[in-house]
Amino acid sequence: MVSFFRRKKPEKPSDADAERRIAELAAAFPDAAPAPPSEPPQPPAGSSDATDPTAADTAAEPAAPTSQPEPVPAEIIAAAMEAGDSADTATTIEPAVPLAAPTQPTAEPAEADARTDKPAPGSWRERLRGSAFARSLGSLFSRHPRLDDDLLDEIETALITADVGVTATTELVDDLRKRMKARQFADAGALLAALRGDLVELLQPVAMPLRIDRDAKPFVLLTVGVNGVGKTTTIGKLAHRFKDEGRPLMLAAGDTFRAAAVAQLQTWGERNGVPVIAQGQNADAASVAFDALQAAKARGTEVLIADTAGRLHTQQGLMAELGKIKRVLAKLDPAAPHEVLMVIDGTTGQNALSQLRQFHAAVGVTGLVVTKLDGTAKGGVLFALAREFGIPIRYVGIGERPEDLRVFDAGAFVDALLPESLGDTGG
Ligand SMILES: Nc1nc2c(ncn2[C@@H]2O[C@H](COP(=O)(O)OP(=O)(O)OP(=O)(O)O)[C@@H](O)[C@H]2O)c(=O)[nH]1
Repeated sequence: MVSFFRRKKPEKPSDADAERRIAELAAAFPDAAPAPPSEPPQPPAGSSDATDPTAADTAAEPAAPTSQPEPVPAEIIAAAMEAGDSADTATTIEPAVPLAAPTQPTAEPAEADARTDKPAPGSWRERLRGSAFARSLGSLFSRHPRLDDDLLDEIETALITADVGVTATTELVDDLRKRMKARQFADAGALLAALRGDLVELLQPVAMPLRIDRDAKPFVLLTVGVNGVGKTTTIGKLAHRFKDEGRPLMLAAGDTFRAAAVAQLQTWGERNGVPVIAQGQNADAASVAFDALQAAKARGTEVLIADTAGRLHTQQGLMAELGKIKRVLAKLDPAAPHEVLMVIDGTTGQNALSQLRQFHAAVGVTGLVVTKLDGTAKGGVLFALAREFGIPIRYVGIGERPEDLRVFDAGAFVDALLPESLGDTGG
């Protein structure tokens, strides 16, 4: 990682460079199993007995190059924070390479490979085909089922098994049953097409891409979520995307509990030539956010993305800390944070609903990112989330590479889950 920090950005990246960058990225972010729900609760960031099981990951690693910090007067922070909070001096991690000129947006991979009829690597269908949703409905319709009540029962079972949830499933199947009795379907294929329509209709209202308000200066994005859901990785991917779009941005390393998270964010910052504001481990997350917003304002940054430590939605003290971060940001800009982006692990199943309920109550979630849909996710939880909350799904994570964070597209998502017999190309 040392050589990586010191390396100069090449003038014209070659394919080999691109491959090397992907390899480095993979090395920088090895698979880390998400914290199991049964894990003992974390002590609040800043408590003296905080222990970090992942701290050893970074113990041997050198600190990223730093520049002289721009100290924030203690009285300003003290005034902004609740009584009794102190602030450490901020450290601005400047990029080791000059800010790169904006590059062209990463091309989305081709959606189908015409030569093999297989979904193209990186396409929605290729990434989601392992889901319980895609597998169960795929095998159901490949048997050319008869159009009868048994088929509806099988669809019902498939949807519930895929985490769509009982209420949403019942509504979907009742609609199909009504239309089947009204003889609207000529065959099982027509029923499948109707199911596709219903599923897209359920997701369409929440397929609202994130819009960056350029007048916000900066547009502040606060990321929240349970441990290990992919917050820091998602921030890195967003940084990559915003950088490609030519937006000046800054990152705030607000996950002050897990030492590896700060290093992880700094590495993403290095890769993308984005400054990262960080303080020491166990620093007050609200203080980091405050420093970062102040620095971003001073520099005329367009977007500030703040990380926070993962926390279980049942940990009242830690949930309250999120409210404090929000209030502290609002002292500098009453409209900040402009987006509270909750990252949800798509493999979590129906537990995602109670996570969102608690985080929304604590901090007012305005957008969602559902990650790891490429893994063991069943794929259906998005329908349950959409039906119950109607909160915009901004992005989905369908892999670990920067370009695997996709703007959520209801049609592409549903088509990737359903059998190809509808005639789509897997887009
Ligand atoms: N397969 C897959 N893995 C992902 C995706 N997004 C994140 N991950 C992986 O999930 C793991 C945890 O990601 P982190 O970004 O460290 O999670 P976090 O929420 O910041 O973790 P805490 O700081 O502990 O709360 C890492 O191994 C990531 O590479 C995705 O869309 N697909």
